Amino acid sequence: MIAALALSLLAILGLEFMPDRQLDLLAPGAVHNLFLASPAPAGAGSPVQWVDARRRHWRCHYTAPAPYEPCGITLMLSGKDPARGVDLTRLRTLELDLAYRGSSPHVRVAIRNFDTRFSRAEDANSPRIHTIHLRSRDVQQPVVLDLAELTVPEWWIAQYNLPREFNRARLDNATSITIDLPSELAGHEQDLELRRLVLRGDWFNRDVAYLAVVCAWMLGAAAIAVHRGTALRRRYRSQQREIDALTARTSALREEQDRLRRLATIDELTGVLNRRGLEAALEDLESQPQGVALVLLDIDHFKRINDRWGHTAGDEVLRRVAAIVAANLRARDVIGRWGGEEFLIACQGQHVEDAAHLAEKLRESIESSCIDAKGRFGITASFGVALAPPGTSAQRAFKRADAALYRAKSAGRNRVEVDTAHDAATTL
Ligand SMILES: Nc1nc2c(ncn2[C@@H]2O[C@H](COP(=O)(O)OP(=O)(O)OP(=O)(O)O)[C@@H](O)[C@H]2O)c(=O)[nH]1
Repeated sequence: MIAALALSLLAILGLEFMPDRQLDLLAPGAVHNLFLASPAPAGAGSPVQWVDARRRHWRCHYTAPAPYEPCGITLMLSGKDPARGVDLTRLRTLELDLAYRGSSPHVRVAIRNFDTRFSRAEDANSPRIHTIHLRSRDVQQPVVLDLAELTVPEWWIAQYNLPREFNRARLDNATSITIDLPSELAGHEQDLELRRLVLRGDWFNRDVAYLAVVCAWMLGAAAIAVHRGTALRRRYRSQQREIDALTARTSALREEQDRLRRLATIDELTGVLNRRGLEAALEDLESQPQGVALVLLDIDHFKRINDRWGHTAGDEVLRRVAAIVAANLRARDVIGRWGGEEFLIACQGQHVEDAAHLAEKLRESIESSCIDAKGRFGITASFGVALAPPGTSAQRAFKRADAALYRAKSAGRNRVEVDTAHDAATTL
């Protein structure tokens, strides 16, 4: 940025303080030809004579009035090709130092510009002429003309009768510069010496140069904006990728956490809730307004199965009992293994009679099921049923269900005992 500022400053300073382009038309080789205008071929009898051609010093002396009294010097800017001149559009001034002694009140400066749209090589007057008349006394000392002061004279416009746009002053192909005297000269001697004729101006179009500086800045700014935009987009994409990766990782972790939580609350052997899962479920149910009926199931003489048929058979019995119970429950009922061969069923919003009925149904199913796949033995289970009405402790209801179960065991097993002394009502 600092370098760009410094460069711009340098460019502006260069534009402002760069030395002018200078075209010294009297320097050797600066023009292709330089000659005096004369009514007759130059010679001893001509009224126009060089005094010192090297110093561009000449004299005119017309003794009697004549229709054509030229007394001037022409510098040819075009070479062999008369249609090919010099572009003066970027030159601003013309410095003229002319020593003149004579009778003409004015000195004329004329520049011809060849325009291919209408100028003809065979017609020396057809290149558009641009003139200015200077008072003779004003050219006693060096004078600086602005080229914009030169205008296309009416006589030339009238003579060629061209469309308006062709009559505008324009020096893009100047072919000659003439310094002469526009007045009648007869009877007086005219003495002229052209000492200096210099064109000055810019090397290039300043407006374009300033525009180039502004464009360079705009391009630079656009390039920086595009670069920053690209970098920002890249950064955004990379951050987006990181966010996506983090989101994926978070959801994977959440899934893993859910899986572990499930595992922590599920009984590995039977696939139903374990004691921790049951406790959490009971806590949840306790807070519900409907109350909950509890059914405690204990397999009868389970130890014997283990002892007789082995632990694997015992495990299989536990799995089958869990499956039988699960198959008989509603979607919102909960089953879990409380421990050993004991299962707890929690039925939300159910009457104690319905719970007892469910227990009876389960009892029959277990008794009638062929629990051992090999058909070696059957099993029975005892049930204790209790109700935790809305707003009462499920824990206390559990104790009552356990007591009812104990009664069922004591009464000979394979039976359902219902707690009747629960906290509030016997039914929901
Ligand atoms: N196979 C197997 N046995 C288990 C498991 N958990 C506990 N047990 C066994 O279950 C038996 C429970 O025996 P007890 O508490 O005497 O009860 P029971 O034999 O069913 O007698 P009652 O309940 O009075 O009818 C014990 O032998 C435990 O080792 C288990 O996950 N798998």
